[in-house]
Amino acid sequence: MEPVASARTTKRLPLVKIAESKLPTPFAEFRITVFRAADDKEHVIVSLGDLANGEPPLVRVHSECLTGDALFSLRCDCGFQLQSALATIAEAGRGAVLYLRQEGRGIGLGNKIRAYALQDHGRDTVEANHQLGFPADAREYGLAVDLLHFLGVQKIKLMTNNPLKVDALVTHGIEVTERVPVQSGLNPHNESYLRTKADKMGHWLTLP
Ligand SMILES: Nc1nc2c(ncn2[C@@H]2O[C@H](COP(=O)(O)OP(=O)(O)OP(=O)(O)O)[C@@H](O)[C@H]2O)c(=O)[nH]1
Ligand SMILES: [Zn+2]
Repeated sequence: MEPVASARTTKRLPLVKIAESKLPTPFAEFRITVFRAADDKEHVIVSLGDLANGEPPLVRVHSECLTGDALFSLRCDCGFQLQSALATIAEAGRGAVLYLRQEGRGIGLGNKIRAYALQDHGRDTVEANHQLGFPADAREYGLAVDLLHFLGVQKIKLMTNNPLKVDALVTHGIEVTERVPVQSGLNPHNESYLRTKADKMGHWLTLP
């Protein structure tokens, strides 16, 4: 296993590459690369094409959502965004999804479900996190920057609706040449969740 964090990331413990293989999907045959990071979790890059040729690739920095990504939940838009990001990258022939294990905006699965239970009783997603003693968003993106350095990528076209994500990457020295919207999966179960993200978290979303 090879440590891959560069000198520019010396403040964090090294990111260790564990393994890499082909990943055939309905969209394209991607490569999957797995890393172990300082948080002792396994983080993933799903990539396609030559990313280090100087042209900014499409990049989706995706936060783990077991319920949306794997269990078809309609409470959020995560699974739809993941699919649409993979499809868009496949169409472009080039790009990467950084799949970060920051479940529940960084508070973990159990706490996210606690927050869902509060939302079942009328709280919104921000109020529920606060009621549990967490910030609205507990994520940080230094690891995403380490993964981009691993890929040899400094400039990206970032697929997101989240202004905090753009700011965090830019602050860490990544050039975001374009912000590509990833608006998909609006349904009656996630409409008020998405409205709260637009109203309270500043997400760039166009809602009916
Ligand atoms: N704490 C908490 N986390 C949630 C909730 N709903 C979804 N999540 C988590 O939020 C993360 C996804 O964040 P989003 O705000 O949907 O999207 P984003 O990644 O910030 O922004 P985009 O790039 O535009 O998708 C995943 O880790 C989900 O598990 C919720 O109600 N409470
Ligand atoms: Zn989700």
